[in-house]
Amino acid sequence: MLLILFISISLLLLLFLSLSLSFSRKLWRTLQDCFHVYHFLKVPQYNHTTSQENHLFRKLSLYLHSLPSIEDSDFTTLLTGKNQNDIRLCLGPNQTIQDRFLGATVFWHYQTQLDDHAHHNHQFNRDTAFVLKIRKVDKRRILRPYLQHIHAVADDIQQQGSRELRLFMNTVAAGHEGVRWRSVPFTHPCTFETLAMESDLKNRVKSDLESFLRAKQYYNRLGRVWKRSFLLYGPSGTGKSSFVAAMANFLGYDVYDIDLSKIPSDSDLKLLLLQTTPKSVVVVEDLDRFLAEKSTAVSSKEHVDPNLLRPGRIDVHIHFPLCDFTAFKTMANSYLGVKEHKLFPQVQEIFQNGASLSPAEIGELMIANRNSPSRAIKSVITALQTDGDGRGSGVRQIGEDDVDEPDGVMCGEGLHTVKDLRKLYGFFRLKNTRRSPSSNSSSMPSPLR
Ligand SMILES: Nc1ncnc2c1ncn2[C@@H]1O[C@H](COP(=O)(O)OP(=O)(O)OP(=O)(O)O)[C@@H](O)[C@H]1O
Ligand SMILES: [Mg+2]
Repeated sequence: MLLILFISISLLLLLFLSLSLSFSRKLWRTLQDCFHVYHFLKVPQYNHTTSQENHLFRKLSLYLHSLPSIEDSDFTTLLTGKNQNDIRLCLGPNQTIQDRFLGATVFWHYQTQLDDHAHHNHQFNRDTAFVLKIRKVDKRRILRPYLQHIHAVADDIQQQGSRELRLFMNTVAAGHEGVRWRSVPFTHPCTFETLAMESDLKNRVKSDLESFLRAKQYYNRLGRVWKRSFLLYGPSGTGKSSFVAAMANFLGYDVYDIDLSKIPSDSDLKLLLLQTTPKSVVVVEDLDRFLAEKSTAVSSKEHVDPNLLRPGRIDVHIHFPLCDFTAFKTMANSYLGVKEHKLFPQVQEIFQNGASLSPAEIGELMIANRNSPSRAIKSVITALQTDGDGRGSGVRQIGEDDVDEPDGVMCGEGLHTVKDLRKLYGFFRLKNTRRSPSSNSSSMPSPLR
């Protein structure tokens, strides 16, 4: 009894404290408002005289809804996004959201009638507006750059969200008009979620890309070009191209797929790269196949010249291995919808004995037998026993299909990749003309340095 009393008194005390804290905060704000410390700026949804939509309102709405502080608002609405699984948070009517810019804290109040909010603001209402509350001293200091910042962020969001991605491929135009890009819609559905990849590595890649996206100013301040380059290497059918697609979908960037064999000269390459748009993924597929065709040297990933792998040339090196048991389980889950199966121990044992197949081979068997998980797993077992012997055991049988093929990927601002790719291209040409024997199977740096 005493305990219950004690708990209720503590709860009451806590409630009282939090109420008085929020009350004193409100009082402090009201006092500040009374003494005109703040300035208010209204961004209405419609232009009052012409009744036309105010574009700044739309941009502001995009910007404010991208702020993490929207989660702290007392009243938010949940809406589905572009994809069915996306959930968007929407600022509730008459709610305030806080933002920080250049050391100043500002408040945006969403002024609207409840009905209009429910109708997603399609109705004309003179009063729907965002009202900015900003300290007078801050207004003089930050208002102009702050509005520019809002414009830039909203443009970025618009570009990423609404545009369909495109895949560009280089062609040699007829009649020696030179090289040019041809493009088709980029519809590859691969995402990081569907890619079977060691989960720790996948998470590191994702957070690496996220931090790269946020670091534009940081790179600029250091005087470094804002780009990130990746070397993807591994046997055929292990997901290198799928990874590029997942990356493009993740970043919302167009893909420029460079076929080096269709580029007659260095200046053509320069021309092509200058035609790429900022914020794109530039891919050079099958670097070593290109090399092998032109030179007598047999080249596999192990034989990519260490100069190319020096720090600063390629930022991230990712190995795509043949399937192991963990990757097999991920694929069984997504292709067949089975998390556990009585045949799994047998599959595990075969993998432990060193057999392996590429994810592409396993994927195909699963798709062909998707109506019967048991049959699918049995067919994988048979294939592992017949075709997969020794492939994962480290005793490599270098055959046509088993050459480790590196793909180079760069993402960042188009123009700046020119220098790097020309370096890369020049490097390969040099290597070809020298016809150097592939030497020095130096070890690759660890992935994701
Ligand atoms: N890691 C993986 N996870 C899921 N599916 C995969 C994976 N690797 C390959 N696949 C499947 O196999 C098919 C071929 O893969 P992909 O083209 O990405 O391989 P690749 O490494 O680029 O091969 P190549 O070196 O021959 O170009 C894809 O359509 C994909 O569905
Ligand atoms: Mg590929």
